[in-house]
Amino acid sequence: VSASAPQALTASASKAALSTSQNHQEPWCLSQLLSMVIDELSFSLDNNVSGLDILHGLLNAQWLQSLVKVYECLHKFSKTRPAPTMSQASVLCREVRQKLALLSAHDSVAQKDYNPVLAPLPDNLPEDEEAMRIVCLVKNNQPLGATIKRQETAGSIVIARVIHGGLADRSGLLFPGDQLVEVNGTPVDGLEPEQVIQILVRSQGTIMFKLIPVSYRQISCSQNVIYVRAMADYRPGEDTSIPCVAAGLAFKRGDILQIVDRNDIHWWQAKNVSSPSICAGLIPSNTLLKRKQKEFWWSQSFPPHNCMKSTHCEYQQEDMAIDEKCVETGKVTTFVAGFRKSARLCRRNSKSNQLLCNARSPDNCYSNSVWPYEEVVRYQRQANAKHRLVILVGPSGVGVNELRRRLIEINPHHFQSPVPHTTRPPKSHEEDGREYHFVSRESFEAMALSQRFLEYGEYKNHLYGTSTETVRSVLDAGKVCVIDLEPHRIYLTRTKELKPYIVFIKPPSISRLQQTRKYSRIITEYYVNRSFKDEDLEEMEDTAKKMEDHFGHLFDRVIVNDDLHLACGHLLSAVRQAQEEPHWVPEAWLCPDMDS
Ligand SMILES: Nc1ncnc2c1ncn2[C@@H]1O[C@H](COP(=O)(O)OP(=O)(O)OP(=O)(O)O)[C@@H](O)[C@H]1O
Repeated sequence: VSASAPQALTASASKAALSTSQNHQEPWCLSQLLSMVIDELSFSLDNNVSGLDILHGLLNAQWLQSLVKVYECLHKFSKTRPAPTMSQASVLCREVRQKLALLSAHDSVAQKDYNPVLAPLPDNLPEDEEAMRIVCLVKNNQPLGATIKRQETAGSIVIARVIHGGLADRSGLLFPGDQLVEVNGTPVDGLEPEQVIQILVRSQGTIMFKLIPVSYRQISCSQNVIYVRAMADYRPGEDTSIPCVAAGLAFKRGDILQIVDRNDIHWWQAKNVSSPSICAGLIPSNTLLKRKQKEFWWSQSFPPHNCMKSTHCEYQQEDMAIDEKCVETGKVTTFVAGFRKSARLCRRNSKSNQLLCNARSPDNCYSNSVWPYEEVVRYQRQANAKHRLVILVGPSGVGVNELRRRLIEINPHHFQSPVPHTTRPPKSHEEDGREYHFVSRESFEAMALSQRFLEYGEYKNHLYGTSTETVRSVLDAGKVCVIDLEPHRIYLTRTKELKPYIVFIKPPSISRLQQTRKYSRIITEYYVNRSFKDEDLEEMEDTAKKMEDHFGHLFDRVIVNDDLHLACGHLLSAVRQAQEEPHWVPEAWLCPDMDS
């Protein structure tokens, strides 16, 4: 910079300083000074003073200007500290909120119209009016929420039930057992219940009942509320025995129902937890539904069932490559057991059996031995408790094993499959207790007889099975035990000890299967490792549907195996939720004295 530039700058700066000291006014703003200097520089630039363009560019930079502005603001506020309006501004907000609530309560009361006006009480009240109760209800387009019946002995018409949360219940004026004397001035003596219903149906607005109150009133106790899992479907519209179809509650297998009233041995009152409503609905009681199931069961002709059979199969196929898999985890090599193809194949052949596991099977939810409602409670595993057994279920080829394998690979120290038992001799590279527990046929059969296998079968004259003990040992080691199982075997695992969490692996649509399984391989009964054909995909879809139809109520989670990575992510999060979040489980699992 040439000598003349500093002179020019000094002149402007001193001009500013002079102005400040003379006037004793506000000091010049830094930004004013800056713009003045820039003006001076521009002037010098016009005179081609060398090097000044750099300084000009620097001082003109946006960031410098912004910094100067920030500095000035801070400077200004450090001098004149604004005084707070009040020390607790949030108190003001609370006060305003309270006032607003009061005003809105005022408006609600002010706008409420209490119409329709209730009918006046009749003048000609009978002499024994003490024993009578006059009740006026306004229908308001909603059902009355009560049913009536003829009392068998006295022949009088009484209130049979009052639906929880319904109009009659909310009025607190009608009770089961109250005897109807008049409805809207019409005596009911001699009328059939249906005729009384017709009077009620025709009534608009206010309905007046004259009743003789029941002498002993059943007090419904909220502690009696229980939750159940429906093990059967129910459609009130198709049930001719229901006292009032409109009051019925439809449900599907697997739904969780809150039972609010079990006073009647035949008809309970319930709400569906997944679609809560104010008003309860009528459902058949456990015994009544069971009876209906039996009647239905005997009225159907079923093919003989195979469920009682073990999953034995005679497999006349050439030996197949053993699908062994080692997982490298740092320096440790972990053998992932339970993926032997032979063990799976002996089961695979029985797949036709599994789905024919029809309504007469004792394992099946339709069976005689299973109640249509299972009492359930919310259960969340304590951090120090054993993990819940994770069971993967799905049609053959859908990717159950692929997903299970991937899950274990994510963290083999945390997830593990049990080591299967077999009667086949060990191969040279195999170790007892690593790939398999090698046992004699006698020992195996003894174990099977004493129900120690969750599942077993035969392949090429050798038996293969997964024992409860091996599952237990994985859980005892503090790991998450992951197994895959044929769906009809789930019932064996539903114990207090194992508390299984069941994940159904569902195939995507056929078109997505065609796309995603283009390069995947399937092992069939006749061919080793060939590509999927359209028939395989159709069969997979068909089997999946049957599995869902028959066992869907037992599935805690359904994962569609479309994109493999996504499905694996979903599985990982499902397994985590199973261990860490609350779920509905059978009440018996938490019952201290009923260990299974
Ligand atoms: N989402 C997916 N996308 C593409 N290929 C998949 C997917 N899931 C699984 N596969 C592949 O499909 C084939 C069959 O999978 P897998 O062996 O896991 O079936 P499975 O359900 O265990 O049936 P099975 O017990 O009869 O063997 C494998 O080649 C697997 O890699």
